[in-house]
Amino acid sequence: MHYQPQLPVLQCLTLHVAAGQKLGLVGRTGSGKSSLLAALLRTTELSLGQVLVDGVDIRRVPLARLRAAVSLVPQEPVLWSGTVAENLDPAQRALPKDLEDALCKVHLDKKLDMGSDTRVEMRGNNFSLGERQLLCIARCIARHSRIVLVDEATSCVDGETDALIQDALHRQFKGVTMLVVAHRLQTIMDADLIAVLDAGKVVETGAPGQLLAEQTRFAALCEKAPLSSLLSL
Ligand SMILES: Nc1ncnc2c1ncn2[C@@H]1O[C@H](COP(=O)(O)OP(=O)(O)OP(=O)(O)O)[C@@H](O)[C@H]1O
Repeated sequence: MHYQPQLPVLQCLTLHVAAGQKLGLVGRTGSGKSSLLAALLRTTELSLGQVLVDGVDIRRVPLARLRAAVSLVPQEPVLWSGTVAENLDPAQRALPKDLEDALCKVHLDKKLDMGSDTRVEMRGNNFSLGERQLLCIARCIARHSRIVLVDEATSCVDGETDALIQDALHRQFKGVTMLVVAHRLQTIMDADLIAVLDAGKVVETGAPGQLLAEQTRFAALCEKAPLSSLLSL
């Protein structure tokens, strides 16, 4: 993948994720983690290579179908002005009850007394970053997405909202294939597989326990991480 000619962002990269598995993606800033998610959603097209889902090249899948099956919780979600329902389900395919259920599953109904007719200001400015992420998680739930991509927020999310995000990700996507870009390592300690990226390449893969037991880049990253980010280890 290239954003500029002569500057490959992802290269010689092969990853297999089995259906229902959780893959944790780590790597230093600029290593290509978000770009990998962009390739899966086709928000940026690969210049070489392919992404296969169930053996089908995603370029052969109509974009609307791909994006119904693959949902993203971005680092910095931007919402559009309107109602919560319009943000959760722009195509108006879901039943109102499914939208209310999704809000309930991420606890936004209680936290903000939010319902599908709650107003959203331009860019979602009346919600915090964490609350906007929770809304995106509710969108994935309402869509019954088979593949969920999570780009963890790098900016600060308050503790209470962060706990709701982690709880929702942990409990609501059992059996769903998840790719999680982690900036805090504890969020992927339950992953089936970790991939460490460096300069657009996968330089290490393995189960978290296996990587931690050896002298790996992942183990070194964990050693450097602040204790507070590893308390659940
Ligand atoms: N839209 C874009 N246009 C041009 N270059 C880009 C664009 N998006 C990313 N890049 C470049 O591609 C490389 C990989 O960026 P990417 O955002 O995928 O890394 P990352 O590992 O997700 O980083 P971070 O941890 O900081 O989010 C970087 O060099 C970045 O500057």
